[in-house]
Amino acid sequence: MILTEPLLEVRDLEVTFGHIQALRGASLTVGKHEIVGLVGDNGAGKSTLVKAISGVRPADSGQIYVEGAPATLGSPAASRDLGIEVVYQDLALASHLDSVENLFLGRQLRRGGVLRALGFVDRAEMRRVATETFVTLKMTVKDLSTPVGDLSGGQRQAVAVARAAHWAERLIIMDEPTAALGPVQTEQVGKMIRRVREHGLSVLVVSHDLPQVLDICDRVVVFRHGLAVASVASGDIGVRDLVDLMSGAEAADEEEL
Ligand SMILES: Nc1ncnc2c1ncn2[C@@H]1O[C@H](COP(=O)(O)OP(=O)(O)OP(=O)(O)O)[C@@H](O)[C@H]1O
Repeated sequence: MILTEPLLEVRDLEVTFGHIQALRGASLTVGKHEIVGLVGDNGAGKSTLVKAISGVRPADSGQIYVEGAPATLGSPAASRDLGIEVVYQDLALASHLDSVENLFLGRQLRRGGVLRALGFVDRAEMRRVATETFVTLKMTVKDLSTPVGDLSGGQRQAVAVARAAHWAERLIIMDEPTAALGPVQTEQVGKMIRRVREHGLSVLVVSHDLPQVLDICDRVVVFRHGLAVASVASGDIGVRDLVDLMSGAEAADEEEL
């Protein structure tokens, strides 16, 4: 059961680490403009799935389709080229650089003409684009020139989400987006995720915060022992039932995933 046309389809992924089968034929679909929560107990295979989709640790077998076309996500660059960006739990920001520099980390805009040949970075244009991105996403970053290491956890999260939203053309994957945040900042991240979707992207949110997942996601996929065991519209399930599905206390819901 998906609510919109498929954007990302993952079919029968298997990943083995020595004797451990982290993914045992895992399947999952994210629709266009859909916010999907991915939940599961520790060791269920969520991070392994994210690494397979982001090209960090490609799956041993299985298929991935992006807008219906077979995708070979053999490296992070291949995944990014298909419009997929990941916001990692540690945010992967350079703390000594400011918000603008972090937005363009490793992907600076270069000046035109002779200056381009000399490798000059176009700071004015980067600042303009960064400001536009923050305004579009209604994110208030106090001072774009402050090193991000001096910003609050919520502000840093905003910078990381803005960077992903700026570069992603199709899908943002968020790994535990609110694990280190207080309740107010957690709510703000939820609003950011919805705004990202309003701007045409899909979002896959990996989280242990089940109330938040139910609050912000359209649909929740439950992983257990390396497999998706349920896919449920958020409005149709509560925290208690999700926990039961995660732990295997209830029979798995074998709907189309
Ligand atoms: N690099 C690795 N080497 C060996 N085993 C690994 C490796 N990465 C993951 N695993 C194992 O694969 C299984 C799935 O791990 P994974 O990190 O994907 O689970 P998870 O659902 O993300 O868990 P958590 O919620 O704790 O982050 C676990 O048994 C884990 O110990």
